[in-house]
Amino acid sequence: MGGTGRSKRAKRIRKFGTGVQESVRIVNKKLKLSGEDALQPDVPFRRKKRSTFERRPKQNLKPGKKTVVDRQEDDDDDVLTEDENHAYESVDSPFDAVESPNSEDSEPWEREDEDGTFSDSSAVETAEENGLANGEGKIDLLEDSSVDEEREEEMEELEIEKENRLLEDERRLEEEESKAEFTLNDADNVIQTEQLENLFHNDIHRSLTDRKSRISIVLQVLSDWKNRKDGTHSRSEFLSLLQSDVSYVYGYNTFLIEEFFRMFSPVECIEFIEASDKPRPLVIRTNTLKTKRRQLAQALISRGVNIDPLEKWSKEGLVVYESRVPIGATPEYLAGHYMIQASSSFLPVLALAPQENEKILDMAASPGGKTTFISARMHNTGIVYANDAKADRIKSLVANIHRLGVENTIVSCYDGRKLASILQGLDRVLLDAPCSGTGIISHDPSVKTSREWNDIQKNSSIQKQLLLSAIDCCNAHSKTGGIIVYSTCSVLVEENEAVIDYCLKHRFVKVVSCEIPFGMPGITKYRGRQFHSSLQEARRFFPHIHNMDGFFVCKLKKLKNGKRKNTTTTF
Ligand SMILES: C[S@@+](CC[C@H](N)C(=O)[O-])C[C@H]1O[C@@H](n2cnc3c(N)ncnc32)[C@H](O)[C@@H]1O
Repeated sequence: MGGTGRSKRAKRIRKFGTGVQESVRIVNKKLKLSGEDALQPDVPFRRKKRSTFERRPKQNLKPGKKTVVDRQEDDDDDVLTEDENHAYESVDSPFDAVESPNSEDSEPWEREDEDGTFSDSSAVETAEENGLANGEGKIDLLEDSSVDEEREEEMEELEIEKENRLLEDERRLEEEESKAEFTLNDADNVIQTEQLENLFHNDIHRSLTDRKSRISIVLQVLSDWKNRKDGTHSRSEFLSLLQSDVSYVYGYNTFLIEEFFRMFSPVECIEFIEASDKPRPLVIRTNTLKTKRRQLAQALISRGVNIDPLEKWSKEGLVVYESRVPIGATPEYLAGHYMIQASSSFLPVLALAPQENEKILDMAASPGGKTTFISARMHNTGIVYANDAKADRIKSLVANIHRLGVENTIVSCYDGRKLASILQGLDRVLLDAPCSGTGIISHDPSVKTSREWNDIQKNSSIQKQLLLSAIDCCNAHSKTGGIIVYSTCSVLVEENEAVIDYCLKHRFVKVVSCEIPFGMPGITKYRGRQFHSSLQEARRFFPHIHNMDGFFVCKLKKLKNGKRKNTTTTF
């Protein structure tokens, strides 16, 4: 390493140093920081989370060496062999046609799984956590001529990382700035009297920006009604103003906006609506019939996929942060080593808790995300009856069953409402019911305008009939089960708690804990209606709280076969 090495290094410093300084300058400008307050290139920034699998100690990155991944307590030992070349092929999946969320199917629940979107993970860690702050790991290249090429490369990587972090930070600032309009109690957001006076005027001339700022003002008024009301307009007038602006800005019809505002406080409602516009993280479920999560992770990393274990509650899930290959077309995908499956879609199966050698019905099964998960949990023993009423959707169900090596399944195509006369005495039944899809608006924005009260009533009626049938298929005397799980990707009470409450009155079942370690309790009071208090054992999941699709899961234990008497059946 002589003069050439030095000048090469100096060149790199000039290159990356300039980039970093430029980015810092932009951030300082955005933050209006100057003098001593201004950020320096060494200030540790928060950065986008990198994969656990990716965050390996540098010294262990030699081919053949083993690295113990620093977390995850699944049954795998999570030891990775480091031989991670980025060789990959770009293959178009023959299954895409049957699994694409944007297939010709029109119902949103038909697109719930295999969503194919990429994560915009908000998980972050500090640069300090990575030893990048306080000069740790830094090398003065100009002074230290003994720096070898390897360290130089590391330095280069650190500088690139810094630069990325700064750009990421800049992006975050921009995002925060645009969100600031909705921030309550912000010093810049103090309401002026004339703003309040003009609030209710000139509706048709208002631009999007005007409406956004009016949302912000009205939110402040409603959140501190006693002190901020104008003395002229009632709370409900402010509320309808807010609803009309939210419906305009976010593109919803009046019906759905009113429903959401009944369910949440105004501030939470906006949070829910904003989160519903954002894509959820891309998640895959390891097919444990064919591989282990550790092996799958290793194989995908070697193809340039940046992944992490999903959450503690899942032994099979992996979050995909980014990928150089189409995740629905890797050799592992084609070989059935995983299913692209929303994390919310794991939950009903966890609640169902299938046991080996049981007889289980999946009443509305296509395209088979949950069926194949049930079979995997049963280690291909017993029988899984996989039913779906739509013949064209059976194709994707069968294709997935084959691809994932599921061998304990009988596929049928009946209206679930009639199944009880064909199939009885089952240990467990899953009803992942057809619904309005109000929990999965990020997959299908058309839900915002296409749902009306009549549709929801119609859904609710079918859901009640399906659930009664599901209960009738189940055997109260099952030695191992007698369990029914009801789930939807809707957040509406009418499709969830109202359905369960109805069935509690017509069959001998009780609500039991889903045994899912997170989620919000089910709703027991709504619009003057009182549901059975046990409904708080049901679980609700929301995009703005759990960073997953809006979802509802309720687990029932069958106490006695037969129907309750003295109840009128009106769906
Ligand atoms: C939410 S999707 C099911 C998703 C599936 N459980 C999975 O995890 O892949 C609802 C399914 O219900 C089916 N369906 C609609 N009406 C039905 C009925 N009356 N009986 C049985 N299935 C029905 C639809 O064809 C659709 O595939």
